[in-house]
Amino acid sequence: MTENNYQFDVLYLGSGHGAFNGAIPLAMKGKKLGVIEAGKVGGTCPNRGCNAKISLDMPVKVKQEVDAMQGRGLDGTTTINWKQNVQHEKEVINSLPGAIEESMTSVGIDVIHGYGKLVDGHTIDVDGNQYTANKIVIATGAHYNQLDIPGIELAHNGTAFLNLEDQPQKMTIIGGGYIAIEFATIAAYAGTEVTLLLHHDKALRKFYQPFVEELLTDLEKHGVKIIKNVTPESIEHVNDAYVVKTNQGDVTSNWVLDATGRNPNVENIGLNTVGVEYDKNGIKVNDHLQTSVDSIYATGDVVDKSVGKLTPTAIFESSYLTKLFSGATTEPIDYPAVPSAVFTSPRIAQVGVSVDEAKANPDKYDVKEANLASDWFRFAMRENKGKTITIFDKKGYLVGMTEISSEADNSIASALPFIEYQISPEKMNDFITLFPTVASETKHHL
Ligand SMILES: Cc1cc2nc3c(=O)[nH]c(=O)nc-3n(C[C@H](O)[C@H](O)[C@H](O)COP(=O)(O)OP(=O)(O)OC[C@H]3O[C@@H](n4cnc5c(N)ncnc54)[C@H](O)[C@@H]3O)c2cc1C
Ligand SMILES: NC(=O)c1ccc[n+]([C@@H]2O[C@H](COP(=O)([O-])OP(=O)(O)OC[C@H]3O[C@@H](n4cnc5c(N)ncnc54)[C@H](O)[C@@H]3O)[C@@H](O)[C@H]2O)c1
Repeated sequence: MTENNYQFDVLYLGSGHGAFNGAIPLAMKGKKLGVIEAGKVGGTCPNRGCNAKISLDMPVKVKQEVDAMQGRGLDGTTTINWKQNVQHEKEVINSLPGAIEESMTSVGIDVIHGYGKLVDGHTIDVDGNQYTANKIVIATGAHYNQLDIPGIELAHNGTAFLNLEDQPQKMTIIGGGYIAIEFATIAAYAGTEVTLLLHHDKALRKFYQPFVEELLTDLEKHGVKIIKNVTPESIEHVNDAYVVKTNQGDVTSNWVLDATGRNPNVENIGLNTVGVEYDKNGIKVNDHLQTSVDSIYATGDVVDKSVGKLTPTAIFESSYLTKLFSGATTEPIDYPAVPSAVFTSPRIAQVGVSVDEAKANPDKYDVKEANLASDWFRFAMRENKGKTITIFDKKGYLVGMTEISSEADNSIASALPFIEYQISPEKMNDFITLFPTVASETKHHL
Protein backbone atom coordinates (compact mmCIF):
# COMPACT_ATOMS: atom_id res chain seq x y z
CA MET A 1 0.00 0.00 0.00
CA THR A 2 1.37 3.44 -0.90
CA GLU A 3 1.07 6.57 1.23
CA ASN A 4 -2.43 8.20 1.02
CA ASN A 5 -3.63 5.48 -1.40
CA TYR A 6 -1.97 6.98 -4.46
CA GLN A 7 -1.01 4.45 -7.15
CA PHE A 8 2.67 5.24 -6.65
CA ASP A 9 4.87 6.56 -3.87
CA VAL A 10 6.96 8.39 -6.46
CA LEU A 11 6.31 8.97 -10.16
CA TYR A 12 9.20 10.16 -12.37
CA LEU A 13 8.50 12.14 -15.55
CA GLY A 14 11.43 11.12 -17.79
CA SER A 15 13.71 8.06 -17.57
CA GLY A 16 17.22 9.55 -17.92
CA HIS A 17 20.01 9.55 -15.35
CA GLY A 18 18.06 12.14 -13.36
CA ALA A 19 15.43 9.43 -12.80
CA PHE A 20 16.63 5.83 -13.04
CA ASN A 21 19.83 6.10 -10.97
CA GLY A 22 17.77 7.11 -7.94
CA ALA A 23 14.60 5.17 -8.77
CA ILE A 24 16.27 1.73 -8.77
CA PRO A 25 17.71 1.91 -5.21
CA LEU A 26 14.49 3.57 -3.97
CA ALA A 27 12.39 0.70 -5.37
CA MET A 28 14.76 -1.73 -3.67
CA LYS A 29 13.83 -0.06 -0.38
CA GLY A 30 10.22 -1.12 -0.96
CA LYS A 31 8.70 2.02 -2.50
CA LYS A 32 6.19 1.65 -5.34
CA LEU A 33 7.53 3.64 -8.29
CA GLY A 34 6.52 4.55 -11.82
CA VAL A 35 8.74 6.02 -14.57
CA ILE A 36 7.13 7.70 -17.59
CA GLU A 37 9.13 7.89 -20.85
CA ALA A 38 8.06 9.35 -24.20
CA GLY A 39 11.18 8.27 -26.12
CA LYS A 40 14.02 5.82 -25.59
CA VAL A 41 14.41 4.58 -22.01
CA GLY A 42 17.58 5.95 -20.41
CA GLY A 43 17.24 9.41 -21.98
CA THR A 44 19.96 11.48 -23.63
CA CYS A 45 23.25 10.22 -22.21
CA PRO A 46 23.10 6.53 -23.22
CA ASN A 47 21.12 6.97 -26.46
CA ARG A 48 22.27 10.26 -28.00
CA GLY A 49 24.77 11.84 -25.62
CA CYS A 50 27.84 10.78 -23.65
CA ASN A 51 27.93 7.04 -24.42
CA ALA A 52 27.30 7.51 -28.15
CA LYS A 53 29.83 10.34 -28.37
CA ILE A 54 32.62 8.55 -26.46
CA SER A 55 32.14 5.44 -28.64
CA LEU A 56 32.78 7.56 -31.75
CA ASP A 57 35.79 9.12 -30.00
CA MET A 58 37.49 5.76 -29.25
CA PRO A 59 39.16 5.43 -32.70
CA VAL A 60 39.99 9.14 -32.58
CA LYS A 61 41.92 8.73 -29.33
CA VAL A 62 43.69 5.63 -30.65
CA LYS A 63 44.59 7.46 -33.86
CA GLN A 64 46.04 10.34 -31.89
CA GLU A 65 48.15 7.86 -29.88
CA VAL A 66 49.27 6.01 -33.01
CA ASP A 67 50.23 9.30 -34.67
CA ALA A 68 52.25 10.27 -31.58
CA MET A 69 54.26 7.02 -31.70
CA GLN A 70 55.30 7.32 -35.36
CA GLY A 71 58.98 6.44 -35.67
CA ARG A 72 59.04 5.49 -31.98
CA GLY A 73 58.13 1.85 -32.34
CA LEU A 74 55.28 2.36 -34.77
CA ASP A 75 55.60 2.66 -38.52
CA GLY A 76 52.51 3.56 -40.53
CA THR A 77 49.62 5.79 -39.62
CA THR A 78 45.99 4.74 -39.55
CA THR A 79 42.76 6.17 -40.95
CA ILE A 80 39.28 6.30 -39.43
CA ASN A 81 36.50 4.51 -41.33
CA TRP A 82 33.46 6.72 -40.68
CA LYS A 83 30.80 4.13 -41.55
CA GLN A 84 32.41 1.44 -39.41
CA ASN A 85 32.80 3.89 -36.56
CA VAL A 86 29.07 4.74 -36.58
CA GLN A 87 28.29 1.01 -36.71
CA HIS A 88 30.64 0.45 -33.73
CA GLU A 89 28.81 3.23 -31.84
CA LYS A 90 25.43 1.58 -32.56
CA GLU A 91 26.74 -1.79 -31.35
CA VAL A 92 27.72 -0.13 -28.08
CA ILE A 93 24.50 1.78 -27.44
CA ASN A 94 21.69 -0.23 -29.06
CA SER A 95 21.21 -2.57 -26.12
CA LEU A 96 21.24 0.17 -23.47
CA PRO A 97 17.53 1.22 -23.41
CA GLY A 98 16.43 -2.42 -23.02
CA ALA A 99 19.01 -3.07 -20.32
CA ILE A 100 18.03 0.07 -18.37
CA GLU A 101 14.31 -0.76 -18.63
CA GLU A 102 15.04 -4.31 -17.44
CA SER A 103 17.05 -3.00 -14.48
CA MET A 104 13.97 -0.97 -13.47
CA THR A 105 11.24 -3.56 -14.07
CA SER A 106 13.33 -6.24 -12.29
CA VAL A 107 12.99 -4.27 -9.04
CA GLY A 108 9.24 -3.72 -9.51
CA ILE A 109 9.23 -0.27 -11.17
CA ASP A 110 6.37 0.29 -13.65
CA VAL A 111 7.83 1.77 -16.85
CA ILE A 112 5.03 3.66 -18.59
CA HIS A 113 5.65 4.48 -22.28
CA GLY A 114 4.05 7.72 -23.47
CA TYR A 115 4.09 11.51 -23.16
CA GLY A 116 3.25 12.78 -19.68
CA LYS A 117 1.68 16.08 -18.61
CA LEU A 118 1.07 17.26 -15.06
CA VAL A 119 -2.62 17.54 -14.18
CA ASP A 120 -2.25 18.49 -10.51
CA GLY A 121 0.36 18.13 -7.74
CA HIS A 122 -0.21 14.37 -7.55
CA THR A 123 -1.40 13.39 -11.03
CA ILE A 124 0.22 12.93 -14.46
CA ASP A 125 -1.78 12.27 -17.63
CA VAL A 126 -0.09 9.95 -20.12
CA ASP A 127 -1.91 9.90 -23.44
CA GLY A 128 -5.34 9.95 -21.71
CA ASN A 129 -4.51 7.63 -18.78
CA GLN A 130 -4.05 9.24 -15.37
CA TYR A 131 -1.46 8.09 -12.81
CA THR A 132 -1.31 9.36 -9.23
CA ALA A 133 1.59 9.54 -6.78
CA ASN A 134 2.43 10.94 -3.37
CA LYS A 135 5.46 12.66 -4.91
CA ILE A 136 6.39 13.54 -8.49
CA VAL A 137 9.93 14.04 -9.84
CA ILE A 138 10.26 16.04 -13.06
CA ALA A 139 13.32 14.75 -14.96
CA THR A 140 12.46 15.77 -18.52
CA GLY A 141 15.98 16.86 -19.53
CA ALA A 142 16.73 19.28 -22.34
CA HIS A 143 16.46 19.64 -26.12
CA TYR A 144 18.69 21.22 -28.77
CA ASN A 145 18.56 24.96 -29.33
CA GLN A 146 17.78 25.95 -32.90
CA LEU A 147 19.26 29.21 -34.19
CA ASP A 148 16.59 31.69 -35.23
CA ILE A 149 17.81 32.38 -38.78
CA PRO A 150 16.23 31.77 -42.22
CA GLY A 151 17.02 28.29 -43.56
CA ILE A 152 17.91 26.79 -40.16
CA GLU A 153 15.83 23.71 -41.09
CA LEU A 154 18.71 22.84 -43.48
CA ALA A 155 21.04 22.44 -40.48
CA HIS A 156 21.24 19.37 -38.22
CA ASN A 157 21.56 18.85 -34.47
CA GLY A 158 23.91 16.69 -32.39
CA THR A 159 21.63 13.64 -32.54
CA ALA A 160 21.79 13.70 -36.35
CA PHE A 161 25.62 13.89 -36.14
CA LEU A 162 25.70 10.78 -33.95
CA ASN A 163 23.54 8.97 -36.55
CA LEU A 164 25.33 10.29 -39.66
CA GLU A 165 26.29 7.24 -41.73
CA ASP A 166 27.86 8.95 -44.75
CA GLN A 167 30.97 11.04 -44.14
CA PRO A 168 30.60 14.61 -45.39
CA GLN A 169 33.61 15.93 -47.28
CA LYS A 170 33.07 19.36 -45.72
CA MET A 171 31.18 20.25 -42.54
CA THR A 172 30.27 23.61 -40.99
CA ILE A 173 29.81 23.65 -37.21
CA ILE A 174 28.09 26.63 -35.59
CA GLY A 175 29.02 27.03 -31.90
CA GLY A 176 32.04 26.84 -29.61
CA GLY A 177 30.76 24.75 -26.69
CA TYR A 178 31.34 21.13 -25.69
CA ILE A 179 29.39 19.63 -28.58
CA ALA A 180 30.86 21.88 -31.29
CA ILE A 181 34.47 21.21 -30.25
CA GLU A 182 34.08 17.48 -29.50
CA PHE A 183 32.26 16.81 -32.77
CA ALA A 184 34.73 18.99 -34.74
CA THR A 185 37.50 16.74 -33.34
CA ILE A 186 35.72 13.51 -34.33
CA ALA A 187 34.98 14.76 -37.86
CA ALA A 188 38.43 16.33 -38.45
CA TYR A 189 40.36 13.24 -37.34
CA ALA A 190 38.26 11.21 -39.82
CA GLY A 191 39.35 13.56 -42.61
CA THR A 192 36.29 15.82 -42.97
CA GLU A 193 37.18 19.46 -43.69
CA VAL A 194 35.58 21.27 -40.76
CA THR A 195 34.86 24.99 -40.49
CA LEU A 196 34.05 26.09 -36.95
CA LEU A 197 32.04 29.30 -36.57
CA LEU A 198 32.60 30.94 -33.16
CA HIS A 199 30.08 33.58 -32.15
CA HIS A 200 32.73 35.39 -30.06
CA ASP A 201 36.52 35.24 -29.89
CA LYS A 202 36.48 32.41 -27.34
CA ALA A 203 35.39 28.77 -27.20
CA LEU A 204 34.66 26.56 -24.17
CA ARG A 205 34.28 29.63 -21.97
CA LYS A 206 34.16 27.68 -18.69
CA PHE A 207 37.61 26.18 -19.29
CA TYR A 208 41.04 27.80 -18.72
CA GLN A 209 41.46 29.90 -21.86
CA PRO A 210 45.22 29.44 -22.50
CA PHE A 211 44.53 25.68 -22.64
CA VAL A 212 41.52 26.22 -24.91
CA GLU A 213 43.70 28.31 -27.26
CA GLU A 214 46.20 25.42 -27.40
CA LEU A 215 43.37 23.03 -28.22
CA LEU A 216 42.10 25.29 -31.01
CA THR A 217 45.63 25.60 -32.45
CA ASP A 218 45.88 21.82 -32.42
CA LEU A 219 42.51 21.53 -34.20
CA GLU A 220 43.77 23.97 -36.84
CA LYS A 221 46.80 21.69 -37.35
CA HIS A 222 44.27 18.93 -38.04
CA GLY A 223 42.70 21.02 -40.80
CA VAL A 224 39.89 22.75 -38.89
CA LYS A 225 39.28 26.28 -40.10
CA ILE A 226 38.22 28.49 -37.20
CA ILE A 227 36.39 31.75 -37.82
CA LYS A 228 35.93 33.96 -34.74
CA ASN A 229 33.41 36.74 -34.01
CA VAL A 230 31.11 35.48 -36.75
CA THR A 231 27.32 35.81 -36.89
CA PRO A 232 25.47 33.28 -39.06
CA GLU A 233 22.64 35.12 -40.87
CA SER A 234 20.96 32.47 -43.02
CA ILE A 235 21.47 29.06 -44.61
CA GLU A 236 20.76 28.30 -48.27
CA HIS A 237 20.79 25.13 -50.34
CA VAL A 238 22.76 25.89 -53.52
CA ASN A 239 23.25 23.02 -56.01
CA ASP A 240 24.53 20.11 -53.86
CA ALA A 241 25.93 22.30 -51.10
CA TYR A 242 24.78 24.28 -48.07
CA VAL A 243 25.87 27.88 -47.75
CA VAL A 244 25.93 29.54 -44.34
CA LYS A 245 25.72 33.28 -45.00
CA THR A 246 27.52 35.24 -42.30
CA ASN A 247 28.66 38.78 -41.51
CA GLN A 248 32.12 37.62 -42.66
CA GLY A 249 31.02 36.03 -45.95
CA ASP A 250 29.75 32.67 -47.18
CA VAL A 251 30.82 29.32 -45.73
CA THR A 252 30.00 26.40 -48.03
CA SER A 253 29.91 22.72 -47.04
CA ASN A 254 27.95 19.46 -47.41
CA TRP A 255 26.56 19.35 -43.87
CA VAL A 256 25.80 22.00 -41.24
CA LEU A 257 25.68 21.33 -37.48
CA ASP A 258 23.81 23.76 -35.22
CA ALA A 259 25.60 23.28 -31.86
CA THR A 260 24.39 26.43 -30.13
CA GLY A 261 23.37 24.87 -26.82
CA ARG A 262 20.51 23.02 -25.15
CA ASN A 263 17.34 24.31 -23.50
CA PRO A 264 15.44 22.68 -20.60
CA ASN A 265 12.25 20.74 -21.43
CA VAL A 266 9.82 22.96 -19.53
CA GLU A 267 7.17 23.60 -22.18
CA ASN A 268 4.02 21.57 -22.72
CA ILE A 269 4.36 19.41 -19.60
CA GLY A 270 1.70 21.19 -17.53
CA LEU A 271 3.98 23.35 -15.33
CA ASN A 272 1.65 26.37 -15.66
CA THR A 273 -1.42 24.22 -14.90
CA VAL A 274 -0.01 23.11 -11.55
CA GLY A 275 1.94 26.29 -10.70
CA VAL A 276 5.54 25.01 -10.88
CA GLU A 277 7.83 28.04 -11.30
CA TYR A 278 10.34 28.00 -14.17
CA ASP A 279 12.01 30.18 -16.76
CA LYS A 280 14.25 29.65 -19.82
CA ASN A 281 17.04 28.31 -17.56
CA GLY A 282 14.83 25.61 -16.10
CA ILE A 283 12.65 24.69 -13.14
CA LYS A 284 13.27 26.61 -9.91
CA VAL A 285 14.04 24.34 -6.94
CA ASN A 286 14.99 24.91 -3.31
CA ASP A 287 18.00 23.29 -1.62
CA HIS A 288 16.01 20.04 -1.31
CA LEU A 289 15.29 19.98 -5.08
CA GLN A 290 11.66 20.77 -4.26
CA THR A 291 9.75 22.98 -6.73
CA SER A 292 7.24 25.71 -5.85
CA VAL A 293 4.64 22.90 -5.50
CA ASP A 294 5.39 20.90 -2.32
CA SER A 295 4.76 17.42 -3.76
CA ILE A 296 6.81 18.02 -6.94
CA TYR A 297 10.62 17.78 -7.17
CA ALA A 298 13.00 18.14 -10.13
CA THR A 299 16.40 16.68 -11.11
CA GLY A 300 18.90 16.78 -13.97
CA ASP A 301 19.13 19.08 -16.98
CA VAL A 302 15.61 20.48 -16.53
CA VAL A 303 16.66 22.17 -13.26
CA ASP A 304 17.90 25.78 -13.16
CA LYS A 305 21.22 25.21 -11.33
CA SER A 306 24.70 26.64 -10.94
CA VAL A 307 26.51 23.28 -11.17
CA GLY A 308 27.11 21.79 -14.63
CA LYS A 309 24.22 20.17 -16.49
CA LEU A 310 26.10 16.89 -16.73
CA THR A 311 25.31 13.21 -16.23
CA PRO A 312 27.11 12.92 -12.87
CA THR A 313 25.19 15.91 -11.45
CA ALA A 314 21.87 14.38 -12.65
CA ILE A 315 22.88 11.10 -10.96
CA PHE A 316 23.90 12.91 -7.76
CA GLU A 317 20.53 14.71 -7.59
CA SER A 318 18.55 11.55 -8.31
CA SER A 319 20.50 9.70 -5.59
CA TYR A 320 19.96 12.61 -3.17
CA LEU A 321 16.18 12.32 -3.65
CA THR A 322 16.42 8.60 -2.89
CA LYS A 323 17.98 9.47 0.48
CA LEU A 324 15.42 12.22 1.10
CA PHE A 325 12.38 10.09 0.16
CA SER A 326 13.58 7.09 2.17
CA GLY A 327 14.21 9.21 5.27
CA ALA A 328 17.99 8.67 5.16
CA THR A 329 18.51 12.45 5.16
CA THR A 330 16.66 15.69 5.83
CA GLU A 331 19.73 17.80 5.00
CA PRO A 332 19.89 20.11 1.96
CA ILE A 333 21.70 18.82 -1.14
CA ASP A 334 25.44 19.45 -0.84
CA TYR A 335 27.30 19.05 -4.14
CA PRO A 336 30.94 17.94 -4.03
CA ALA A 337 33.48 19.60 -6.37
CA VAL A 338 32.10 18.82 -9.85
CA PRO A 339 34.74 17.81 -12.41
CA SER A 340 34.25 18.40 -16.13
CA ALA A 341 36.12 17.38 -19.25
CA VAL A 342 35.96 18.12 -22.92
CA PHE A 343 36.63 14.84 -24.71
CA THR A 344 38.87 16.12 -27.46
CA SER A 345 42.43 15.13 -28.50
CA PRO A 346 44.13 16.37 -26.34
CA ARG A 347 41.45 16.59 -23.65
CA ILE A 348 40.98 19.43 -21.18
CA ALA A 349 39.64 18.57 -17.72
CA GLN A 350 39.21 20.58 -14.56
CA VAL A 351 37.82 20.46 -11.03
CA GLY A 352 37.47 22.76 -8.03
CA VAL A 353 38.92 26.26 -7.73
CA SER A 354 39.67 27.61 -11.23
CA VAL A 355 43.07 28.92 -12.30
CA ASP A 356 41.61 32.39 -12.92
CA GLU A 357 40.06 32.53 -9.45
CA ALA A 358 43.30 31.30 -7.84
CA LYS A 359 45.47 33.80 -9.71
CA ALA A 360 43.09 36.62 -8.74
CA ASN A 361 43.41 35.66 -5.05
CA PRO A 362 47.12 35.11 -4.33
CA ASP A 363 46.48 35.69 -0.62
CA LYS A 364 44.26 32.56 -0.58
CA TYR A 365 45.82 30.21 -3.12
CA ASP A 366 49.15 28.95 -4.45
CA VAL A 367 49.28 27.95 -8.12
CA LYS A 368 51.74 25.33 -9.37
CA GLU A 369 52.20 24.88 -13.12
CA ALA A 370 53.93 21.85 -14.64
CA ASN A 371 54.89 20.96 -18.17
CA LEU A 372 54.08 17.27 -18.55
CA ALA A 373 56.59 16.81 -21.38
CA SER A 374 59.25 16.48 -18.69
CA ASP A 375 57.42 13.61 -16.91
CA TRP A 376 59.12 10.38 -17.99
CA PHE A 377 55.80 8.47 -18.20
CA ARG A 378 54.15 11.08 -20.41
CA PHE A 379 57.38 11.19 -22.44
CA ALA A 380 57.04 7.43 -22.95
CA MET A 381 53.54 8.15 -24.31
CA ARG A 382 55.09 10.91 -26.46
CA GLU A 383 52.73 13.36 -24.87
CA ASN A 384 54.39 16.60 -25.90
CA LYS A 385 51.59 19.10 -25.25
CA GLY A 386 50.54 18.20 -21.73
CA LYS A 387 50.36 20.82 -19.02
CA THR A 388 48.85 20.55 -15.57
CA ILE A 389 48.03 23.30 -13.07
CA THR A 390 47.39 22.46 -9.44
CA ILE A 391 45.91 24.88 -6.92
CA PHE A 392 46.51 24.68 -3.17
CA ASP A 393 45.12 26.65 -0.26
CA LYS A 394 47.56 28.30 2.13
CA LYS A 395 47.61 25.18 4.35
CA GLY A 396 48.85 23.17 1.39
CA TYR A 397 45.60 21.30 0.69
CA LEU A 398 44.74 20.59 -2.95
CA VAL A 399 41.59 22.59 -3.90
CA GLY A 400 41.64 22.65 -7.71
CA MET A 401 43.28 21.22 -10.79
CA THR A 402 43.22 21.86 -14.55
CA GLU A 403 44.99 19.82 -17.20
CA ILE A 404 45.42 19.64 -20.96
CA SER A 405 46.73 16.29 -22.18
CA SER A 406 45.56 13.09 -23.83
CA GLU A 407 44.99 11.71 -20.30
CA ALA A 408 43.56 14.84 -18.65
CA ASP A 409 40.26 13.11 -17.81
CA ASN A 410 42.01 10.21 -16.04
CA SER A 411 44.51 12.50 -14.36
CA ILE A 412 41.79 14.76 -12.88
CA ALA A 413 39.72 11.71 -11.89
CA SER A 414 42.67 10.37 -9.89
CA ALA A 415 42.89 13.66 -7.92
CA LEU A 416 39.18 13.89 -6.97
CA PRO A 417 39.37 12.04 -3.60
CA PHE A 418 42.25 14.29 -2.45
CA ILE A 419 40.06 17.36 -3.03
CA GLU A 420 36.72 16.01 -1.84
CA TYR A 421 38.03 14.36 1.34
CA GLN A 422 40.50 17.18 2.08
CA ILE A 423 43.47 14.85 2.36
CA SER A 424 46.29 16.70 4.12
CA PRO A 425 49.67 17.02 2.35
CA GLU A 426 51.17 14.52 4.88
CA LYS A 427 48.33 12.00 4.45
CA MET A 428 48.71 12.00 0.66
CA ASN A 429 51.80 9.83 1.07
CA ASP A 430 49.68 7.18 2.81
CA PHE A 431 48.25 6.17 -0.58
CA ILE A 432 50.05 3.56 -2.62
CA THR A 433 49.20 3.88 -6.30
CA LEU A 434 49.65 1.41 -9.12
CA PHE A 435 52.95 2.09 -10.85
CA PRO A 436 53.61 3.12 -13.59
CA THR A 437 50.25 4.70 -14.41
CA VAL A 438 48.77 8.13 -15.12
CA ALA A 439 47.61 8.18 -11.49
CA SER A 440 51.07 7.48 -10.06
CA GLU A 441 52.61 10.26 -12.13
CA THR A 442 49.78 12.72 -11.44
CA LYS A 443 50.37 12.25 -7.71
CA HIS A 444 53.80 13.90 -8.05
CA HIS A 445 51.99 17.15 -8.89
CA LEU A 446 49.57 17.04 -5.93
C1 LIG B 1 25.79 15.06 -27.45
C2 LIG B 1 25.86 15.12 -25.94
C3 LIG B 1 27.00 14.69 -25.30
C4 LIG B 1 27.07 14.75 -23.91
N1 LIG B 1 28.23 14.32 -23.32
C5 LIG B 1 28.32 14.35 -21.97
C6 LIG B 1 29.50 13.86 -21.32
O1 LIG B 1 30.46 13.44 -21.96
N2 LIG B 1 29.54 13.88 -19.97
C7 LIG B 1 28.49 14.34 -19.23
O2 LIG B 1 28.57 14.32 -17.99
N3 LIG B 1 27.36 14.82 -19.81
C8 LIG B 1 27.25 14.82 -21.16
N4 LIG B 1 26.11 15.27 -21.77
C9 LIG B 1 25.00 15.78 -20.91
C10 LIG B 1 24.15 14.61 -20.38
O3 LIG B 1 23.72 13.81 -21.44
C11 LIG B 1 22.95 15.17 -19.60
O4 LIG B 1 23.41 16.03 -18.59
C12 LIG B 1 22.12 14.06 -18.96
O5 LIG B 1 21.71 13.12 -19.92
C13 LIG B 1 20.90 14.66 -18.24
O6 LIG B 1 20.05 13.64 -17.76
P1 LIG B 1 18.52 13.94 -17.45
O7 LIG B 1 17.96 12.70 -16.84
O8 LIG B 1 18.37 15.21 -16.73
O9 LIG B 1 17.83 14.18 -18.88
P2 LIG B 1 17.69 13.22 -20.14
O10 LIG B 1 18.72 12.17 -20.18
O11 LIG B 1 17.58 14.13 -21.31
O12 LIG B 1 16.30 12.47 -19.90
C14 LIG B 1 15.08 13.10 -20.01
C15 LIG B 1 14.07 12.11 -20.55
O13 LIG B 1 12.76 12.64 -20.35
C16 LIG B 1 11.95 12.27 -21.45
N5 LIG B 1 10.83 13.21 -21.49
C17 LIG B 1 10.87 14.56 -21.64
N6 LIG B 1 9.62 15.07 -21.56
C18 LIG B 1 8.79 14.01 -21.33
C19 LIG B 1 7.39 13.91 -21.13
N7 LIG B 1 6.60 14.97 -21.12
N8 LIG B 1 6.87 12.67 -20.94
C20 LIG B 1 7.67 11.57 -20.92
N9 LIG B 1 9.00 11.62 -21.09
C21 LIG B 1 9.55 12.83 -21.28
C22 LIG B 1 12.90 12.39 -22.64
O14 LIG B 1 12.43 11.60 -23.72
C23 LIG B 1 14.20 11.86 -22.06
O15 LIG B 1 14.33 10.47 -22.28
C24 LIG B 1 25.99 15.24 -23.16
C25 LIG B 1 24.83 15.68 -23.81
C26 LIG B 1 24.76 15.62 -25.18
C27 LIG B 1 23.51 16.10 -25.87
N1 LIG C 1 31.97 16.56 -22.20
C1 LIG C 1 30.80 16.89 -21.64
O1 LIG C 1 30.66 16.82 -20.43
C2 LIG C 1 29.67 17.34 -22.51
C3 LIG C 1 29.69 17.09 -23.86
C4 LIG C 1 28.62 17.51 -24.63
C5 LIG C 1 27.56 18.17 -24.04
N2 LIG C 1 27.56 18.40 -22.72
C6 LIG C 1 26.43 19.11 -22.07
O2 LIG C 1 25.47 19.38 -23.06
C7 LIG C 1 25.06 20.74 -23.00
C8 LIG C 1 25.00 21.33 -24.37
O3 LIG C 1 26.29 21.42 -24.99
P1 LIG C 1 26.51 22.49 -26.13
O4 LIG C 1 27.91 22.37 -26.61
O5 LIG C 1 25.41 22.41 -27.12
O6 LIG C 1 26.24 23.86 -25.37
P2 LIG C 1 27.20 24.97 -24.76
O7 LIG C 1 26.33 25.82 -23.94
O8 LIG C 1 28.42 24.35 -24.15
O9 LIG C 1 27.72 25.78 -26.04
C9 LIG C 1 26.85 26.52 -26.87
C10 LIG C 1 27.70 27.31 -27.86
O10 LIG C 1 26.83 27.94 -28.79
C11 LIG C 1 27.24 29.27 -28.97
N3 LIG C 1 26.10 30.09 -29.38
C12 LIG C 1 25.02 30.40 -28.63
N4 LIG C 1 24.19 31.19 -29.33
C13 LIG C 1 24.76 31.37 -30.55
C14 LIG C 1 24.39 32.11 -31.71
N5 LIG C 1 23.26 32.81 -31.75
N6 LIG C 1 25.20 32.07 -32.79
C15 LIG C 1 26.35 31.37 -32.76
N7 LIG C 1 26.75 30.65 -31.68
C16 LIG C 1 25.97 30.66 -30.59
C17 LIG C 1 27.83 29.69 -27.63
O11 LIG C 1 28.70 30.79 -27.78
C18 LIG C 1 28.54 28.42 -27.21
O12 LIG C 1 29.84 28.37 -27.73
C19 LIG C 1 26.01 21.45 -22.06
O13 LIG C 1 25.22 21.87 -20.97
C20 LIG C 1 26.95 20.43 -21.55
O14 LIG C 1 26.91 20.42 -20.16
C21 LIG C 1 28.60 18.00 -21.94
